[in-house]
Amino acid sequence: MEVVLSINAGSSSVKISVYKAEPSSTTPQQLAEATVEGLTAPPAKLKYSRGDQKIKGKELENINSQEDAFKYILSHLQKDDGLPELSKTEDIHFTCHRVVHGGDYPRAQIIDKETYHHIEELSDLAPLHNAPALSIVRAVSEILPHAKNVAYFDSSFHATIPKHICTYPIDQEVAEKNRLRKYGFHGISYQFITDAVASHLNKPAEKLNIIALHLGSGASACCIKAGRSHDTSMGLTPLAGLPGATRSGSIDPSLMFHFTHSAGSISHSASSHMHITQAEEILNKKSGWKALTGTTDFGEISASEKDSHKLAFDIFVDRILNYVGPYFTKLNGKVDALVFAGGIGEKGAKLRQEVVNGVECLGFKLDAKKNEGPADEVVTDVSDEGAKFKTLICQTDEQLQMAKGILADRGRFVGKKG
Ligand SMILES: Nc1ncnc2c1ncn2[C@@H]1O[C@H](COP(=O)(O)OP(=O)(O)O)[C@@H](O)[C@H]1O
Ligand SMILES: CC(=O)OP(=O)(O)O
Ligand SMILES: [Mg+2]
Repeated sequence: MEVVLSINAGSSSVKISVYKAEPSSTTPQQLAEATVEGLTAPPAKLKYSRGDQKIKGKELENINSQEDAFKYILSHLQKDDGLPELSKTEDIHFTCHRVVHGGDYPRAQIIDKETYHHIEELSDLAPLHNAPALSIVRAVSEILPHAKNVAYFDSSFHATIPKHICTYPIDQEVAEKNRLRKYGFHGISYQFITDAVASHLNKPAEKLNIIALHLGSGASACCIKAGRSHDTSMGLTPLAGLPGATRSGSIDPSLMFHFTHSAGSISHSASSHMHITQAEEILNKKSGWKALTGTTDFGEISASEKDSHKLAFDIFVDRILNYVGPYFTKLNGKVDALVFAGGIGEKGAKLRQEVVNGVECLGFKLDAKKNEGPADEVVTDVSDEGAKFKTLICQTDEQLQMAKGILADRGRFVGKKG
């Protein structure tokens, strides 16, 4: 039996799922799932489930980073008597790491010295993500020296975006030299969504056209044509496109020079491995829902009557609509479904309702009751019976996507160092 630890370091949370699998099986069986969330809205909270055992919203002290969260979860898992599979550290065979920026890597890589340094070099291009993911890789090498570390990249799914869509209209010599192009992120989630929706609709993934919205602490939209990424809202970095918990999303690039005179100077939070400017610090960490409302909890924002909260809500709906219509036309109106996923997409009934109201003229319509009801299937259809196009909710699972990947691809990783 093999044990896989699948680690998803997001900007506000760390989610870890534990799986077991028979040696040649490609089907991971989940043993437990733990999440530390609210890293941007302390105190952080633990969510845990193993079989019938459930912990929800346990407040944690002194957990301030993704590395703290990882160490806390690992020790929680190892102390759980109901999880004998993890009692010895050498029992963990594989650790999968979600790495947001993978540059030109088109697929998963074993994390050896070279890959590690390459991911580190890309840290400036995903300031909320790559460095925290690497802090977990280092912790794994120390605590679980027997485990094989494999990186799954959010950017890989978008390697299929056509050149005229991923090219920025700037000096091409500079663009080429510095590899300035649209990369796109949340790709592990979009791959999961593509497979899950194809299976729900009984359609081969290669024939699936969907508009997918991954709305979490970071939010993005993806135009998926014939099962592949055709366009997405994030860009060179995860800052472009939709606003998020602490991110502005796309703004006029000139705005920053009017916001502060020191936009180009190095930020206090820069380190020897990460050179971020004040502009990047402000737009990545001090904007979005936090700047508008003081909270990063979109559930609270959606429920509030405060003007600031209503404004934040309306801004999100507006910016999402900026993508749905254009992606609908990029798919020539041949759309199998509009799909909501991510923490806000899955739990935010009010947001889904407002977004779908905004595209009713295209033929989308929600069944209000289904939209309010529990969406506990992997894919739940919430469309009105009379709607021309389907609206679905997908409980995306990046950890499961990585675990499936590692079992299917074992041959490539076994025997290699990392
Ligand atoms: N009931 C709710 N309605 C709307 N949003 C919610 C609700 N509950 C949680 N959320 C939001 O989900 C987001 C977290 O999504 P998730 O995809 O788990 O985040 P991450 O990007 O860290 O992976 C948070 O912004 C949180 O506020
Ligand atoms: C890419 C990204 O923004 O990820 P997350 O939403 O997990 O922060
Ligand atoms: Mg996430």
